[in-house]
Amino acid sequence: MKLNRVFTSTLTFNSTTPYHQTTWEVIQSYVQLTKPRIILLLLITMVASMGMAAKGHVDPWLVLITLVSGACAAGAANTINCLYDRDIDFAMERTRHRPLPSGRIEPHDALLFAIALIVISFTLLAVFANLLSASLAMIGILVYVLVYTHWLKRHHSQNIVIGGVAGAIPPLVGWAAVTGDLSWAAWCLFVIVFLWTPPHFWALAMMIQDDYAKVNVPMLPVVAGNETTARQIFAYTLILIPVTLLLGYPLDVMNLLYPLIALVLGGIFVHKAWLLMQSPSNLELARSLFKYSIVYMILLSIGIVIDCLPITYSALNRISGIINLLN
Ligand code: HEM
Ligand SMILES: CC(C)=CCC/C(C)=C/CC/C(C)=C/COP(=O)(O)OP(=O)(O)O
Repeated sequence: MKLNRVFTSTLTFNSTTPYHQTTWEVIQSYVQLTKPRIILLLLITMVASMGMAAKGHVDPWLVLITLVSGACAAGAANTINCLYDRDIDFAMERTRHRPLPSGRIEPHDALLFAIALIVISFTLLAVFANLLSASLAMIGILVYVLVYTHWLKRHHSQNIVIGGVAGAIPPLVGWAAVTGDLSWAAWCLFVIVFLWTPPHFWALAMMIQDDYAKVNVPMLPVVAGNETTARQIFAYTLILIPVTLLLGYPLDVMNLLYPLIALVLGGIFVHKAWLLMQSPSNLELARSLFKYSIVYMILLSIGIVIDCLPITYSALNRISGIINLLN
């Protein structure tokens, strides 16, 4: 497969249908092209990382700049992914109404849009944060577009394991924007998102494997079946729990609240993965695990932010003072 398929293609879908849209509909189509709900979760992990890096004393202006830049970088990556995959997106039920396969946006307009987003993202981060965070955002785009979308997605059943590196980069961007470097804690958050990605995605892939089989995308459930996939999902959720706890000990960047939250959330994740492993053909369990994976990442990130806030620190100190007095 050639990279120039982004510009020219012999696709059999309906991208040239004349289509009259109001300005509002055009704006909506461009927003849809960036896969906004996924960006939202990527940004939540980024904010958690910024809160942790700044120990709760984060500059709101820097947060705003980093959020806008992160949204632009992820939006550009998703737009190029939509451009590259518009042939299979047209063939799959879930994705055929996206702006490119349905002809609401022309491919060259999407490409210009992505380039503009990349320029905005790099410039904002380089000028208002630092070069490290700007470069990491660009690496995120490259990994997602070249490694995942071009190289692995259509060729390897472990596509999302390596491709998951891209989704795990936003916490590094957030940390680097605050501190100008990367510490063990930043890498720990990176590994958390990396390990979370296979359960998140394979649960969904189990539900829509017929679609993937139809377009010859070798997602694990298509290639190895539900039983193997459910076993691998379980293994990832199991490894995830101790890795989340590393932020408390030995990295010592979290207070007491976070380990409790991480344990409870992780316990539910493992339980759901266990149930799926017992009945791998039960797609309701897969759906429930996919939905929970999103809730898990949102709540874990919120837990990190709350744990980092100075008010939480002083409240915990007071509580331990009272406990000491009672003893
Ligand atoms: C290589 C890694 C990943 C793959 C292959 C993947 C794949 C997918 C797919 C195919 C969907 C369904 C989208 C739809 O319904 O159109 C989805 C949904 C979602 N993903 Fe991921 N994902 C990955 C990593 C991530 C990461 C790192 C995040 C954020 C931290 C994330 C957040 C979400 C969210 C929030 C949704 C729900 C979106 C919605 O309801 O439309 N994903 N993911
Ligand atoms: C720092 C930075 C900018 C990082 C980029 C991170 C990024 C955009 C991750 C996206 C991960 C994701 C949703 C993959 C789905 O692709 P897919 O092609 O399998 O999904 P689809 O079938 O819904 O199109």
